[in-house]
Amino acid sequence: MNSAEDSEEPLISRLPSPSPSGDEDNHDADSDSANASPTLFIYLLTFSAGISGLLFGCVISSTLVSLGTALSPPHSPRPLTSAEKSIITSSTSLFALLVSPFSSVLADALGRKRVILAADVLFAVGAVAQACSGTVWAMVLGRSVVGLAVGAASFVVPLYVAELAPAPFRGRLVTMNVVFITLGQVVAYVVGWGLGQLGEEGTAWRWMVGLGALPAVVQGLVVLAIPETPRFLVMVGRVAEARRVVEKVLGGKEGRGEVDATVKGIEMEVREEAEARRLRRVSGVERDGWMGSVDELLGVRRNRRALVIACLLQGLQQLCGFNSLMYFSATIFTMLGFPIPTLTSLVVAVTNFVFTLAALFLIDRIGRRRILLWSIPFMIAGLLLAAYGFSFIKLSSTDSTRDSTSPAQGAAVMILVSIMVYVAGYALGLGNVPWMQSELFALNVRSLGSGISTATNWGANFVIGLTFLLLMDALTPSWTFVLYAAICATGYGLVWKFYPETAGLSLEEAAGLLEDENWGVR
Ligand SMILES: O[C@H]1[C@H](O)[C@@H](O)[C@H](O)[C@@H](O)[C@H]1O
Repeated sequence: MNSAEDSEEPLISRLPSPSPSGDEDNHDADSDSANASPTLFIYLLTFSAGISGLLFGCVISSTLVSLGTALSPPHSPRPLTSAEKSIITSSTSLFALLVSPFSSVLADALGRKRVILAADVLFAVGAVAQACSGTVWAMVLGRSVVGLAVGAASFVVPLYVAELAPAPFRGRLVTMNVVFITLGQVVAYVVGWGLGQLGEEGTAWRWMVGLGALPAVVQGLVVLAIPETPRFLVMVGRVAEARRVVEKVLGGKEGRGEVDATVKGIEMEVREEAEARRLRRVSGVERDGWMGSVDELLGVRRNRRALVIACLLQGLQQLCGFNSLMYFSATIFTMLGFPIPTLTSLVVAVTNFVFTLAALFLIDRIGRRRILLWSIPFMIAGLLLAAYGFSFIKLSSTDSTRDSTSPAQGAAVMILVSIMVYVAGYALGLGNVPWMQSELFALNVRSLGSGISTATNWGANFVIGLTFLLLMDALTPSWTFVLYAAICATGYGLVWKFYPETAGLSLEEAAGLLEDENWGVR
């Protein structure tokens, strides 16, 4: 295009990008760049930001506490009804869904760091409110505040990491946040199981919930010391500061030229976007202020494509049904007659964690698109096998006891193994790739676009949490799993048709890919 863009070349040319067609030469080149390692500085930043993932994981598991009769009046103690449990669980996703698009506006106005800080404050307040709650509505209030925190953090942390990470490691570093989420889920299961052993009454659960405030406070303090992203700094005109951050991120391994090229590349994108926006405003195509960003997101072709792909991936991540297992696997394993269902369902969380760790090492070598196309078929196979296994078992989802026609043990084991295959496939691809969403968007709409696709994630999460047990009753477990398999198969087709490979590209290049007539998919 112009000389400024040429100056970005050295950075990009040393970071070979995998071909969507998957040819081997490119693959080897990817391995080379993926074998190099990020600087200690960027690891520290990713770890600091990842504490939010840990909190996210604990919150989303919702198995953290069994509340017993603690939220009913002392004179007429009773356990929670199913409706109360659903409201308590879904209030978190609902508030996360509502807040994510708005926190994106804040991330552009105040910076990525301040939104992480605000989320920490909300986490801490919500944790303490839950610990002190004496009624269902007080608990719902606490969970809603935590929902605001998790909604903001789940969008801003991957954005923060993606904007700081050098292109060859971006996938790995964003996936590190998902590793924290899945670790948080394992912790939540173990704690839930431990509390179950202690018995349901007493104040232990209050301590556990309240102590959730501690990591949030630690992260809040750490965040004060970490830098803003260079892309945000350039956007608000603090170029010298952006340069210092890029220098530290590249760790002096790269010459001055590389730092210059990176900062110039960002500056150029900011300038080009500002000019394009000015022209659209002059010609009356676009409004001022926040609505202007919405116009830009929906009115510019490449932005619209980015939004469709990001929402597709986030929707698919939830509609494939994975979190039904997170929320209800103990119920499922009770139905199947496993002796310690909470421990069996820990298998789901641990499989998810272990295969997310594997994804960490594979994602930049294999590429986002390719890893999805390889892993979704395993999810489909796992779901269909589980559906077949369920066809041997006659139980209603609300009946948590085994009936006289006790399920064939073989079928139960088969269901457990197929669920593990499904979870492994999920963790390798769909569990983490959608969180790379920010790399699809151009800088000026990156925050808003990521916020809206995060809201899609929480919206679909809300629907899945609310409908799983109803579907199990209405359709039978077998057909519910077939339905999820059909959703995965449709998702596979859409990914194949519309999702281009973005591994190894600079953020500016990745966003530019969608200018292509073929949606960047060759
Ligand atoms: O990326 C995460 C991860 O895969 C979790 O295991 C899942 O519970 C979340 O919904 C998802 O967003």
